[in-house]
Amino acid sequence: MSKTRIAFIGAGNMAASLIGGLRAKGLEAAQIRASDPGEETRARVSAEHGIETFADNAQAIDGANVVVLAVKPQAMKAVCEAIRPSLKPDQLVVSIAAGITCASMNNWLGAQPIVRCMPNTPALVRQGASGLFATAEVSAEQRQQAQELLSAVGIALWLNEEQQLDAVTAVSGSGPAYFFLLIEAMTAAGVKLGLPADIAAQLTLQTALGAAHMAVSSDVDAAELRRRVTSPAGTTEAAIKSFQANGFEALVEKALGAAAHRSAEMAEQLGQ
Ligand SMILES: NC(=O)C1=CN([C@@H]2O[C@H](COP(=O)(O)OP(=O)(O)OC[C@H]3O[C@@H](n4cnc5c(N)ncnc54)[C@H](O)[C@@H]3O)[C@@H](O)[C@H]2O)C=CC1
Ligand SMILES: O=C(O)[C@@H]1CCC=N1
Repeated sequence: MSKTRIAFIGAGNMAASLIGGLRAKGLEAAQIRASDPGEETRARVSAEHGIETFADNAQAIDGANVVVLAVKPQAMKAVCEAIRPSLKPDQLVVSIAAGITCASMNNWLGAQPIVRCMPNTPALVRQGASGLFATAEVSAEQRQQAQELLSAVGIALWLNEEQQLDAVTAVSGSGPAYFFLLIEAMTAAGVKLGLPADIAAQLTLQTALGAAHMAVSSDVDAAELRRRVTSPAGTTEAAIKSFQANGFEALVEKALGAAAHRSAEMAEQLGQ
């Protein structure tokens, strides 16, 4: 990414995570700019990452080859329509907004090369997971630029169909929240079983970390790792049987279905 110049439109949580990842990967501060209406947000991002920030989106875009749209989905239409006159045809637009389709963006921006992607908040600690989709107008070099942008903060996987981004949103975009919910519930259950709150929290967190490390580094799948914890007629079996008798897998499938459905619904509602 030696010559890439990236402009972030919106300098909130996700933009700051991506900027941090790019800086850690060796991108120079002069290669990155950001714009945001929030004065405090601009000051924070400038101070943390040494980059130049602007209140005016057009100023950030000027001279960039990649323009990252990192505003809330509800703000996308207004932001796209406002920046349209500032964009050059060869500037790659990368959107991280949930539920905003490439077709909607092309309506608002004109015929711009677009990569739509769905990162997640572990990007903040360089452990993110992103799905990416490119429109036909995106060149091989621009695909590479988008790949390098997202892989600065974790894994970045390409999809052949844009619709699959609804499923990516359900699995990994929203996914960190499901694990946090499980951490909350396990900690609370540990307290109910008689543990001090700080001990229940530490045991839960280290178990989550240990299990994730094992699952990532092991050459067997999660089902086999689970089997190895589960002694016949033992404690794990009692817990797993209880989970399954209460419809655990169906519950997870339904929850992810709700997230994917909401992603598609947002595309309908916000894409007009
Ligand atoms: N938070 C998450 O877990 C994930 C969020 N996303 C997507 O990332 C996008 C950004 O989300 P966050 O960073 O969490 O939100 P955020 O609220 O932290 O950041 C959005 C920023 O956009 C700025 N903004 C508002 N209007 C603007 C304008 N006209 N021009 C320039 N900047 C403007 C706001 O001041 C704010 O700083 C959203 O579209 C969301 O769907 C994607 C994956 C995961
Ligand atoms: O909840 C949301 O809509 C966003 C997209 C994925 C994670 N957060």
